[in-house]
Amino acid sequence: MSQTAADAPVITGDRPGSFPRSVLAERHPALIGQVRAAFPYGPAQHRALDALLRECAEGVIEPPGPAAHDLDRWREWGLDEHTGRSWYEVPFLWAESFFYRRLLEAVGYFGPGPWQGVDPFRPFKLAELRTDETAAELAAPDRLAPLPAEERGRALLHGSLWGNRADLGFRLDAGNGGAADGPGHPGAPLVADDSAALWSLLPAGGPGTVHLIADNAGRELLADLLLIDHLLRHRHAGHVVLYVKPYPYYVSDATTADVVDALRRLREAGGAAGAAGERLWEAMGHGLLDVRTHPFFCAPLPYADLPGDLREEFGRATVTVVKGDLNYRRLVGDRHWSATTPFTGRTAYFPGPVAALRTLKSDVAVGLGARTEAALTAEHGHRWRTGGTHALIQVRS
Ligand SMILES: O=P(O)(O)OC[C@H]1O[C@](O)(CO)[C@@H](O)[C@@H]1O
Repeated sequence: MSQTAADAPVITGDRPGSFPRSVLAERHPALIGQVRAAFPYGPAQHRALDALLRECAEGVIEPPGPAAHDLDRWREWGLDEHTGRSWYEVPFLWAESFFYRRLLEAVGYFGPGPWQGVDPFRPFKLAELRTDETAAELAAPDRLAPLPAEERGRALLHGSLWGNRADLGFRLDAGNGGAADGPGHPGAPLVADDSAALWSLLPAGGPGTVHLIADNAGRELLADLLLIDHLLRHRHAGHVVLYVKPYPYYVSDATTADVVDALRRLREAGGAAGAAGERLWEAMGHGLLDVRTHPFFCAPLPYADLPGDLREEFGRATVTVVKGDLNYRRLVGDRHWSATTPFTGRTAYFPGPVAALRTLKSDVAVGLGARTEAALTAEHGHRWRTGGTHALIQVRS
């Protein structure tokens, strides 16, 4: 069924028991506790974290201080409209984005002061680079090495897709054990699979430019980098631009510092992953792989509101690959769409070809066949949408 925004309600946390409500009421307070435990913060930070905790639990949205460096920007992004309202009644996307902005402010990230620029999520991201799962992922390219390039490409695309399951914010939710143990697993059938259309946009030997809007640091980013190396090495792209967040966001979202950590981890892995790390390091030196960022990547807005400079950049790409659940919500709009609403219609505004690679971790889904949706709901109830157990690749050429 096709649907317009007018008949698809914006997602909010107002309904007790709903997924967004659990994120706002449970996941955010848990995250404050984890960040507090990970650093020897001083009394000022503890007080600010206490205040944010109270505000999340029982209060209303407070604005940042009048001297905040980004007050004007947040005003443009809807601050005045949402201040004084309950966290639960404003758009979920807005509430989450603003929460991360406030958490960073509380720990002194925006400075000035000694905690300026200290990423409160860094210990979790670094720990993930040292897990057994990560080591296993870094050994995978050795096993793929004997395969024909095309098959390796397909495997690396799936690695990047399912890497999206390794998201630290998602794992904070105690109820999400299913993400690791549920019915979906890497290699499981996708709920939508336009990967053939994606590869047809990127013929080997083509001069294309791939833009990849990254999602999480750690394992997901390692898998993204291995895919990028494959695209460059086999000339599916002559140039890749990797877009990251300008500041820490949604716990594990990748920043430039995380790209550097991931490249270092790849290089020290040795074997085929290590060789990919060396090539990527050089590709950056030669401008074949660019890392870029933009304030819009931390904006509480849909991609339909892309600013002019990004619109122009994406318009020049052969394809823009949009990673992860949050980017998907922003790409199609964070609304209660009917799952059969066409993906092509929802992304028609995007300035060039666009591909979404995402495991399903929120209420939003479009572009599914009616039979697929019915079968998923019959088997899993609502959980297929939010459990991180299912994945999709959708393309609008
Ligand atoms: O890392 P991803 O794939 O963007 O997922 C982040 C996800 O976290 C949540 O915001 C909940 O915290 C999901 O709704 C969401 O979209």
